Amino acid sequence: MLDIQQLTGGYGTVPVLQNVNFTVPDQSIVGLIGLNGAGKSTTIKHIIGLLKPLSGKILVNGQSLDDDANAYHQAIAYVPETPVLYPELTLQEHIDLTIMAYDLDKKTAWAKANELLAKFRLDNKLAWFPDNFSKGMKQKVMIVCAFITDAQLFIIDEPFTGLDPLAVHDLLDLVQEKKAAGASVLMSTHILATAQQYADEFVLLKAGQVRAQGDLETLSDKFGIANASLDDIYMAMSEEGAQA
Ligand SMILES: Nc1ncnc2c1ncn2[C@@H]1O[C@H](COP(=O)(O)OP(=O)(O)OP(=O)(O)O)[C@@H](O)[C@H]1O
Repeated sequence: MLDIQQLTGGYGTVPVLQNVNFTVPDQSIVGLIGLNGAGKSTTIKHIIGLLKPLSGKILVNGQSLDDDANAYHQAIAYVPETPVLYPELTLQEHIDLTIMAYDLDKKTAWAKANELLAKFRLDNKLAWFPDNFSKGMKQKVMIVCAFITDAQLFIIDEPFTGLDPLAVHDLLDLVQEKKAAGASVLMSTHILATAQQYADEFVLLKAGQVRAQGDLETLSDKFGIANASLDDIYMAMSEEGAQA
């Protein structure tokens, strides 16, 4: 479970996020939704420990980064929007590095990796350098590395752009498998129809603050729109911004 309490933070002393509170319960998929510049990436950078909060707390299974940095990092698997790969490492070495970083059992992890590599049609590329792959292939490498871990929290930043439709489908299957196994999943996306279909709840971020959190029914009530789609709610939230 991810629990964000009164998080104020950003870059240097400029607080982009103000008193952000939300949770991603076990066994659930939460969509992180908001306009460009609302603070989605900044929130994710705080969760993975790239930025330090000015105030507030971020707990993953009750532990903060300061309690035990290694355990905190091992509890999180992150698939960034822009793949981050090591130019000097082969695909095989990226997987070996993940196994080391997450202290995984080598045999079990490689069995999972081989299954995922075949799914994403990368199984004949183990000796290649992913730094030279296409953007979608690079994203698939990040997905394979994330999904061989036993992380309890999966953070996936804009998964639906850059991947081919087959890969999006396969990724969503993997996300649902992890959810069924008890993991928490936070997905940041602008693709509202897919988010509506797959996420259990949504966190609506607006100008660095949480405007609302809940399932579609709760959000429909909060925005006073009967049977609203996520798209309807998003539009209503944007219009509030225009009036403010
Ligand atoms: N490296 C940075 N230094 C200073 N300010 C930044 C930095 N990155 C982002 N910001 C600012 O923080 C605010 C939130 O940006 P953020 O990238 O978190 O938005 P986002 O919701 O992820 O947007 P998008 O949908 O465009 O990806 C913006 O005002 C942005 O200008």
